[in-house]
Order: sequence, then C-alpha cells, then structure tokens
Amino acid sequence: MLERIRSRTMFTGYNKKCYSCNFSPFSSNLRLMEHKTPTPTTTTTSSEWGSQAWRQLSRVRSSSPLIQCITNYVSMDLMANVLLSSGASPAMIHSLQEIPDFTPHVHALCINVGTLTPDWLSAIKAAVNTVNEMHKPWVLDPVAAGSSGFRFKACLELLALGPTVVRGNASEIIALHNGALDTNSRGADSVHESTDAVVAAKSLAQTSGSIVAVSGAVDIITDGQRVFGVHNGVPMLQKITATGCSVTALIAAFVAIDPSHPLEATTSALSIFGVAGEIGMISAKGPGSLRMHLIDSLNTLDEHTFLQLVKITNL
Ligand SMILES: Nc1ncnc2c1ncn2[C@@H]1O[C@H](COP(=O)(O)OP(=O)(O)OP(=O)(O)O)[C@@H](O)[C@H]1O
Ligand SMILES: Cc1ncsc1CCO
Ligand SMILES: [Mg+2]
Repeated sequence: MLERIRSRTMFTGYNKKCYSCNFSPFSSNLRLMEHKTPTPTTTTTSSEWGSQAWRQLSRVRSSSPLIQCITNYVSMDLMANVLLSSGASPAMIHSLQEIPDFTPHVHALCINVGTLTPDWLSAIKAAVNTVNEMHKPWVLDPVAAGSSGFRFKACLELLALGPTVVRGNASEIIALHNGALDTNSRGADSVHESTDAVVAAKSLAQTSGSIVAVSGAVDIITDGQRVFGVHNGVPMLQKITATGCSVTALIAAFVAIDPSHPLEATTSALSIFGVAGEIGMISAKGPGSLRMHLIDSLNTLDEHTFLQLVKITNL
C-alpha cells in the first residue's frame, strides 16, 4: 500500500486562514451561506488539503457529531455503519411525530429521497425546517432525481430550502440543473461521468447557494466559483449499493464539525471515503467483501497512510 504514493498537485483558491481559526464544533451561530463569503486566494498543496482532511476526521472521531439521517430503506444499514466507523453517531429517525423532540439536538441532518413517499416528504420538510431555524447544516442526496415527476418536484422543493451541501451522481446533478425529467434515467445509477457534470454543478451551486458535489471516478466539489477534484476511490464502489448515500452522510458529519467551511468539509469527507475504499480494495475479493473492508478501513485509517494516498486537485 505504501508504495502507492500519490503525486502532490499545486493549486490555488483555498482560504488557508479559515483553517487556523479556533472553530467551536457545535457553536449555535452557524451561517449556512457563509461559503459565499469572498475569500482571498492563496496557494495550497494537495498535502495541505490532506492534513486538513485528517484534522477534520480527527474532530469527527473526537467529538462524535450526532447525525440524523432520513434516508432510504436500502441505505440505512451501510450509512449507519459508515458513520459509526468514522466516529460519528447515526440516528435513522424519520417519523414526523418524533422530529419536534429529536431534531433540535442533532448536529447535522442528512436527507435522502431514495425511497421517497408523500409521508416521508412531510417528515423531511419538518426536519429541514427545524435545522434551518437553528442554523444547523443539512445535506441533500437527490437519489434518482430525474426519474419521476414526484421525486423531481420534491428535490426542487428541498433545494429551495437551502441545503448546505447537495451530493449526487452526475445524472442526478445534470437533471436538477436541466430542470427536466431524465428520459434515459437508470434510477439510482448514473449514466454520465462526473466530469460531464462540472458545468451543471457550478451552475447549480450558483443558483442554489449550496455546495454541490458530484461523485464518480473523480469527485467534483464546487461552490460555483472554485472547483476541486478528489481522485480517490475504486470503481468497485459503484457495485455496492448505497456507497453514494453513505458518503453523503459522511459529508454531513464533516459539515457538522466544520459548518463554516462546507466546501472544504465536503472535499475532506469524499477524500477520506475514497482512500478507505482504496485500502479496503487491497483485501477485497468483490463487492461483498469490499463493503466489509470499507467499514473496517474507515475505522482503522491512520494519518500516515491517508496522507500518502489522498489526492485533491484544483480543476
Ligand atoms: N469509477 C470510480 N472510481 C473510483 N471511485 C468511484 C468511481 N465511481 C464512484 N466512485 C466512488 O464511489 C462512491 C459512490 O459514488 P457513486 O457515484 O457510485 O454514488 P451513487 O450513484 O449516488 O451511489 P448510490 O446511489 O448507490 O448510493 C463515491 O465515494 C465515489 O467517489
Ligand atoms: C437502489 C436504490 N433504489 C432506491 S434508493 C437505492 C439505494 C442507492 O441509492
Ligand atoms: Mg445516489
């Protein structure tokens, strides 16, 4: 594994100053739109990004943010295990009746429309309104957004409520950007490469005010101005259902501990997940065992190994 040292790429656009501030993980005065604040341009290496991602994972591990996940039936197990193995606390609580008692206590909310029904949509909106009122971060996974009118309308309504981050695959982000149903939809699976969605992601970030992340061979992360690429992960992650859903939940955990820097937190979460996939793949025999080794790798990942494998570039 250690010989797989990645090259370090120079890039610009990162506000280093933000990372030297004394951030209080769970302060109540979070501003969801803070990433829109203009930042001075400095030069930062991929290894500095790697160090920052490691610090953020360390904070997830030490502070164990509580992440409420209103997600689909398929992803509940893997998502909860990915959060647990990364150090966060998952809570798969989705009943409308429980939201007034529980949601005010969470550090971030993960919303996923994978198996959406009208009842669940009501619960989702109630939970989103609660965290919005409390200025806490929330992340939207628009699973199969372009596959049906009901789902598409729901995704647009949720987008209008101002998610901190939207993470989807390329087809989902392109459908949201196009504002139309996807007649070639394959449901939860993408028919596009992530790099096909750069323009759509930037535009969607500009119109929504959200950070937009597109997963794929290269994960794309943008605030509408800056665009970063995470070159980690293995293709077999696509053969495990709900790895995308789970990395969205991991983004929620990272945004929970650094809500003032959602662009950077999202980039970090995707890189941690991708590196864990690469390490897991060394021992895996196929998707089934990769799923197990991915969870193990998230649990045991160490700084030295991560810093050797992480690759983040300016796109
Ligand atoms: N070709 C690839 N090479 C490396 N990593 C990949 C590749 N494709 C996807 N990944 C990684 O797999 C994870 C899931 O991404 P994917 O795009 O498959 O999500 P998704 O389609 O939303 O999945 P799901 O809906 O099943 O949860 C991400 O961490 C991504 O970086
Ligand atoms: C396969 C599938 N269908 C609805 S949600 C889901 C999990 C991956 O998004
Ligand atoms: Mg998905």
